[in-house]
Amino acid sequence: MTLLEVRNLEVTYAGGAQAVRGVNLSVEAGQKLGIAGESGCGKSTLALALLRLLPKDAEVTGEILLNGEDVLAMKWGRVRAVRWAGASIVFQGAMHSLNAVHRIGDQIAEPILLHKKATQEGAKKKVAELLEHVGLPATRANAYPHELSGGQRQRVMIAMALACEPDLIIADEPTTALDVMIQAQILRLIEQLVAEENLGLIMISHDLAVLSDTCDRLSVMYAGRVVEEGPALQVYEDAVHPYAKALSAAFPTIGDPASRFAPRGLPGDPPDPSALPSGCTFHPRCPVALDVCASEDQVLRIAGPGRRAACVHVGSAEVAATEVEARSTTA
Ligand SMILES: Nc1ncnc2c1ncn2[C@@H]1O[C@H](COP(=O)(O)OP(=O)(O)OP(=O)(O)O)[C@@H](O)[C@H]1O
Repeated sequence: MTLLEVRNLEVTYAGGAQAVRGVNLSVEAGQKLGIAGESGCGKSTLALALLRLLPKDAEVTGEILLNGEDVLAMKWGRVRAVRWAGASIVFQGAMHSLNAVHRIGDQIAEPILLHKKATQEGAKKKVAELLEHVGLPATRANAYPHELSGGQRQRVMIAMALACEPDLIIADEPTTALDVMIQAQILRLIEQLVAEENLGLIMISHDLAVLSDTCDRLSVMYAGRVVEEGPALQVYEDAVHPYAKALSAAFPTIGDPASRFAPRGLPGDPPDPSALPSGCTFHPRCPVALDVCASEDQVLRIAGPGRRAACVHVGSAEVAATEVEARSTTA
């Protein structure tokens, strides 16, 4: 069943920043979709748009069908009802998302009391169940956020996201602030919960390696657009779009310790979303750009079974990995 279908989503902030441009994506029950890209490419804006959490002055157009219902066309009462119960978000940096002066049990209970109309006693029982479900003793309900470790706080955020039994979880950089061991534990926990409850998952990260390890499919964003999408491991290990290639080359290869010591960066910076370059927005940084790329934008085209990429080279000459590497190392 399709839980979420996003069609031609566009977000423009008040100052003219085109943060999300024509994004299409879908998530089925039990499916894990990773969204990757450098800082500023519009990942968080996309996540916030899905539940109408953007500032009021952001202009949002397109369709966001959650269980077939368009979130953008909903009245505010309905939007509030689908937040938590239809889809919920786990934000990065739990310390900033949790209220420092309230016990974590009370914070997890809040959406349960509000959305499930539970009694105090019922909510308390549910909080205990949720804490144990995410690997914390039920007694931690009495703790304040500062009394927990970073990993424990992120477990609390996951418990809170599950509190109203949503169909879809959106995890925005859920492990960025954690050390590698705890990061792996939290990722396994998310995977386990998604499988147990047959949830849909959207996981957002700049880290393609983490996404390819956790997700089934990957969409790579650049300057507000999806520039490549396909099965996660294929996109990570054998990207087609030169930006996706460079992004995956910037991370160590799973199972290849040697590559940890030789990650390659991508030269240049992502463009200012209020003054995007003409043509393909990646062309000023692209090692294999043609003259036409400065004037003609590219749409996603079939790049293999279940794969699409928005590059002039797709469907014609293959982009040579060596060219991308050559440009990265000489920068
Ligand atoms: N409230 C806002 N008003 C104006 N521009 C904004 C606002 N929020 C974000 N932007 C701009 O929109 C673009 C996309 O930002 P966004 O936070 O979605 O990117 P991101 O890929 O999630 O980056 P990061 O990983 O750093 O959070 C950026 O250029 C950012 O400066």
